[in-house]
Amino acid sequence: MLQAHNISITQGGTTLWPDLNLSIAPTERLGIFAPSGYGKTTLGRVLAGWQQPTKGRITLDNQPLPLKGYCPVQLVPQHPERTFNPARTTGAALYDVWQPGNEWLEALAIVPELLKRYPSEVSGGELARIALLRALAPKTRFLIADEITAQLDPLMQAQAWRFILQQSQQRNLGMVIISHNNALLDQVCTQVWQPKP
Ligand SMILES: Nc1ncnc2c1ncn2[C@@H]1O[C@H](COP(=O)(O)OP(=O)(O)OP(=O)(O)O)[C@@H](O)[C@H]1O
Repeated sequence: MLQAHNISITQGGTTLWPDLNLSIAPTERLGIFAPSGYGKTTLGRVLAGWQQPTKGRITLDNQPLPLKGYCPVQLVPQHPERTFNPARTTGAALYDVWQPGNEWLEALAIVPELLKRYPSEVSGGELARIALLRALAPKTRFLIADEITAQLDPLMQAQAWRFILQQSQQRNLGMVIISHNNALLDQVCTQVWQPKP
């Protein structure tokens, strides 16, 4: 179970998510739909341990997230280009984490050639799929997906989500899915949270 215990995040002079409590089971996919600037990306970062909450704590099975080694809560960020080392190939960045076989590459339409290139030499959608594949390492137990398919064309979006849902269901991969696409959230989530107007 991934949990936020009474967290608040103060940044930019505002308190985001005041006193938020959240519990996500491995069988759940929680959608988050809120206006721009509400704090969705920040919440995703906090849930994955990329940023500390100002108050409260995040736990995985009642333990703090590990400070060292692989974190079983993985964030696929809205802008993966900011998180890849520009001096290393996309393949090096992927294989540092795990060694997916060809069937994984095919499922996300990643041509092996792309893995020999640097992040600046692949398209935004290609890099988004490589970032997703990297985060789907077998040790990942919760996936925080921040607008991960916004850069894909509709057919590729559908293919990627079919694959992600299959993964989520087969291996009990709990998810938090952040999106401005209400229809998508209704299709892929087990529940959707949105602030009251
Ligand atoms: N590093 C930062 N320092 C100060 N304020 C920040 C920082 N990053 C984000 N903010 C502010 O925090 C608030 C929440 O930002 P966040 O990116 O989490 O919102 P969001 O709901 O994901 O927005 P969008 O839908 O536009 O991506 C915004 O008001 C933003 O300006």
